[in-house]
Amino acid sequence: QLTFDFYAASCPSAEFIIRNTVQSASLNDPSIPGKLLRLVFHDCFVEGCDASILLKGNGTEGSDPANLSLGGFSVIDSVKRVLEIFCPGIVSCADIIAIAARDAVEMTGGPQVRIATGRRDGRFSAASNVRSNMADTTFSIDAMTKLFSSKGLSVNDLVTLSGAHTIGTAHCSTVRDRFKEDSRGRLTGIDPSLDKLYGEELMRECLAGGDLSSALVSNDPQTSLSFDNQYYKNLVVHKGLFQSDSALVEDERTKNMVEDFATSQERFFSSWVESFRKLTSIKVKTGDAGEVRRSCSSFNR
Ligand code: HEM
Ligand SMILES: [Ca+2]
Ligand SMILES: [Ca+2]
Repeated sequence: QLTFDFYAASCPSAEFIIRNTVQSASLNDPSIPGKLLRLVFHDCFVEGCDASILLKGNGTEGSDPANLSLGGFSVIDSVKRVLEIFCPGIVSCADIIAIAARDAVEMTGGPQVRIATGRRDGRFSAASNVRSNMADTTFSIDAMTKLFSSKGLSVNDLVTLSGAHTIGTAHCSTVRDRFKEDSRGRLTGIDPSLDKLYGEELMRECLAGGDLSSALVSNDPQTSLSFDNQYYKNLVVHKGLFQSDSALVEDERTKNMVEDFATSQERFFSSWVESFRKLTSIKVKTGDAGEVRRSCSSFNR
């Protein structure tokens, strides 16, 4: 069982230290909040929120292709380094990931979320676990709903948490399936659920950025650094970046919610608070389960 103020006695400055480190890292590099927010999703969906994503080594989750573009690890490591000086062995890497993501949202203009703590770190991480537990941009609403419900998350949570794509970037390779390439390397749009002008803009940016695997595009071009409801406004006008984003406005089960969030940032934010708490509580290890790692990239020996 997670509790509020779990570190009140054992490490009262824990959340303050995390916030400060996230803040200075983000000021230095505006891509950090997006990276930290994506990290908690990839951690919590595989083995629960237990920092399994941080374990380094052959065949760990981090080595799966779906995880190669993750970032923000250096921020988690610097938080941990400071915490090990002030309160050695007390604050788990799993809690650091969750709190850092929470702070990243608030720092970019999103809602404040008070989250419970006391997550313990796992001692297991396998790449073979990733594919079956993560969503892919080609997923249908059915497939995403099924995956989310296997984590205790509802269709509402799916629509709400997808709003994370209001910040951050994506590699062009992840939107490649929305275009077809002719023999001379030119791209044309083939996805009817994508706005034509937006599609052309995407192709231009991707081609200008060099090869498709390294070029980056913004998830939410108008307000890519701001956690707002612009993502849903984009979906309504068929400017969702991934096919899995576009699908949310094509399907009757999710369309109404998308339209609602597009008209009310307030309702998106209050839904976010609930859904984010659920995301960060998936299969948490507490009490005597797992451990508190001394270094986030390897379990204790
Ligand atoms: C529902 C299914 C989802 C799919 C298929 C999906 C897929 C993706 C993909 C392909 C990228 C681009 C990665 C890259 O090329 O660098 C991305 C980025 C991102 N995703 Fe998702 N995602 C989903 C849900 C979520 C959720 C639930 C969250 C968090 C709550 C999230 C947060 C992010 C963030 C913040 C980024 C930007 C990362 C950065 O700036 O480095 N995504 N997502
Ligand atoms: Ca995990
Ligand atoms: Ca935005």
